[in-house]
Amino acid sequence: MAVYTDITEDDLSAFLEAYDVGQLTSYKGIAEGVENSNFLLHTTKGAYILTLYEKRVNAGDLPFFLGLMHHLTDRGLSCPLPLPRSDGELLGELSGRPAAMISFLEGMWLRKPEAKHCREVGRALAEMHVASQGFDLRRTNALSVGGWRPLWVNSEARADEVQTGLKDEISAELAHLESHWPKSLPDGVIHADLFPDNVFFLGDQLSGLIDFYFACNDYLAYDVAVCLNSWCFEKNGSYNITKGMALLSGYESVRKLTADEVEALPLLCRGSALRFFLTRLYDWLMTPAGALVVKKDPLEYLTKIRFHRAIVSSAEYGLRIEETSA
Ligand SMILES: Nc1ncnc2c1ncn2[C@@H]1O[C@H](COP(=O)(O)OP(=O)(O)OP(=O)(O)O)[C@@H](O)[C@H]1O
Ligand SMILES: N[C@@H](CCO)C(=O)O
Repeated sequence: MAVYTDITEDDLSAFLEAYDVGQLTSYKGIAEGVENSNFLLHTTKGAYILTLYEKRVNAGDLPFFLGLMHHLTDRGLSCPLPLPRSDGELLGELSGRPAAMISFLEGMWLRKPEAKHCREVGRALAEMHVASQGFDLRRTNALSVGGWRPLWVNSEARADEVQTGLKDEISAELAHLESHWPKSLPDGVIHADLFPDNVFFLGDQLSGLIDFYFACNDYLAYDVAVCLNSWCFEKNGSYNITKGMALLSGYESVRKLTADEVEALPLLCRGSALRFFLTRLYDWLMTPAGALVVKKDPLEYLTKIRFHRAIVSSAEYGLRIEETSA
């Protein structure tokens, strides 16, 4: 359970006085997620999500995240909205953490997504990329290629505790990516963490995207790579090309990938797999024993890194290369 910071009922009731949400009737910590502390609240006016922002979220970035959610909603995308307080602010403070009240989004995330869902996600991702054009705040991706070495430096010495040989393999992978990372590709606002647990469905219908707390300005195709990694591999580590094809064609039904993006895709997939490997490894080694969080397995992403390293052409992901534009 991701509840790093606990709250008391008295503190919560006092915090809620600044919002037009009625009286608190119940609250509980949410048994999912690894980044922030989330609580489900019921009040006399409805259900809400209370988020306390934790270690990887810089308070200075919160206007970007919360503003983006408003920008996307205004353009017809379904995502939760931060509720304003009576003083107009979107952010308050609770138990010493920056905190926001977020509207409750109906739906469930899919434990076993199928190709048809991957297609929906691809389409929604491209719609987000198009809809975020014109959003005027900027945020650098702190977890792009420049952010990987600082993470690695903190874990490297203990990496072989997780698997023998990891230290050498990841050092070589990181060095390769640092020297080959694309210098210029179409960019814009990306979600950067659009895993299945951040996409809600009602039946087979995608009902919304959540968790914009890694959103940033970066290469649009990097976001596609994040989704290929998180939606198109099976539990046994094999790549499901049917899902890949569905995700990519869903994406391209809204926004065509350029020839440069197509060529860069295997490298972007490697980079995105390394990013999740590194944050998971860091958490695996550093999370204090008592924290209420289910740590995620870094080795799942080692398998993916190895898969991408062997890719010769983006067609192997299920991309119809002849249809891409220059
Ligand atoms: N607006 C919302 N409406 C309904 N449920 C929500 C909402 N926001 C979060 N949740 C619930 O809380 C869970 C955790 O939220 P979230 O994914 O934002 O946490 P996180 O710690 O940032 O997770 P992650 O590990 O994906 O980064 C979600 O899986 C969902 O069940
Ligand atoms: N979605 C990430 C957690 C948030 O960074 C993971 O599965 O590792």
